[in-house]
Amino acid sequence: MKTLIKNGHIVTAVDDYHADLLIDDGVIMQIGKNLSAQADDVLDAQGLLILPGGIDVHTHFDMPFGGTTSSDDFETGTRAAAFGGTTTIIDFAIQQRGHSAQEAFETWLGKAEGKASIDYGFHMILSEVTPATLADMGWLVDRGVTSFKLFTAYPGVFMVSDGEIFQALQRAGEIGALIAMHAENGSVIDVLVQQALAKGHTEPKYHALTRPPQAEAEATHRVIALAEMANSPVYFVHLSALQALDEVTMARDKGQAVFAETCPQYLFLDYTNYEEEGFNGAKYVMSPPLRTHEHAPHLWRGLAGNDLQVVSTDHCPFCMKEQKILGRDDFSKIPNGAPGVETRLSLLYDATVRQSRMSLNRFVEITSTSPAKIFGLFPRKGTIAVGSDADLVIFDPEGSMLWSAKTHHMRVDYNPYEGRVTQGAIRYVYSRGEKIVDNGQYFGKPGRGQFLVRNHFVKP
Ligand SMILES: NC(=O)NCCC(=O)O
Ligand SMILES: [Zn+2]
Ligand SMILES: [Zn+2]
Repeated sequence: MKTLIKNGHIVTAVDDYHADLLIDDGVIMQIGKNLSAQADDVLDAQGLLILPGGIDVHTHFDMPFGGTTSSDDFETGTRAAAFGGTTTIIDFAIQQRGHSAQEAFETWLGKAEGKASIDYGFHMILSEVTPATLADMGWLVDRGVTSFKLFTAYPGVFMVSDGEIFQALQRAGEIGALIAMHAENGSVIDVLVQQALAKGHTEPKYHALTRPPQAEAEATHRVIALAEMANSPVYFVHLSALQALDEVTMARDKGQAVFAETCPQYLFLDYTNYEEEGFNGAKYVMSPPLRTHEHAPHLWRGLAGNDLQVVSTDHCPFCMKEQKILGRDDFSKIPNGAPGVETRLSLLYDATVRQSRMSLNRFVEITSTSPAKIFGLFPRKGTIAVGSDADLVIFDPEGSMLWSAKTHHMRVDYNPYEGRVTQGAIRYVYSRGEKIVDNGQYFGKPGRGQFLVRNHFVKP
């Protein structure tokens, strides 16, 4: 199947030019002016922007968590991702205590197979670090799972000791893998939660008030020191607090291989959302929590200066009616997580063009190219080049999108950005050369998404 896209305005992390694109067998075959190949399908992209498909390296589809399961599975989640211009996701498989990481890998492959309609990879969450899990890490790297997530939070569930983190870091360094860290001091948070509940503080806002920025900064500092001692790279997920960013910046300034992502919710929402009337604050219960308004400008600065390299979503949706409600009388029982896989690209594109937060090249870099480089997918993914997969998102800069739970495609009964209008409309999305989104219609078949065997970590 050959597709010719004519007259497009192509933007990558480094280029910005007008050309035609010829796609054959899912791959970009030719880029040039006035291409005149025979094609099965021809699209005139005059006036439209052609960008590499978005890569979201932080999703939780079909994830058992907080006594329930995230409401998007690999079918609904990947469809929503595609509608939002994302053509690759990396989801988190979970090694449960007492079970092998190999078993977890098979379980997550089973969750995705036959359902995913865009390409996907896995990180592996390690709930414990034992001789067996250290051995499993090598087995997984051989199968393209080249990153592992560990937690300093959620005692009794995911939290591991400093010694365990240190061993995992050492092992990752040896085998070319990357450790991704959820950095919050779980022990301190647990004490603060118990103290708040003892005072009768049960409303959603206490989720944020019991998870102070210092708890994130302390854990970030500690893990950076562990990574330095292990002489291994480390990546911080969902960084939210300016104090944590300061730790990352200081380490990077010293030349340490420290990387970090933030998420749209920390850029576009803030603590005041927890004060919405009634139980509505539960919509924003996620960890780390939304911060007060002074944090976001620092995150934007971090993105501009490359101390933050990636914007992912931490998409982990729970419905208000059946799931968030579990914490109606106790904020600590509200399942942690929020939806975002569909809104990421549009929110950031809007911030790029309307608020001049960054150049279009940088927008592409933080949403596609850097994630591909850090997580072993570049240059197959993350750019528009001859030989790369034809994963493309085609934006109409003159269009706009109105966000609402009534019209979004995520399987969740609220949208954190309800009523927000973003500049730019996603007209077409191509995944390996197949047009899977065409002006609001979906053509991506469940099961067409491929598991991605990712390369070893190489410092970008
Ligand atoms: N972030 C969150 O609240 N839920 C998803 C799990 C995690 O990423 O820690
Ligand atoms: Zn996390
Ligand atoms: Zn997460």
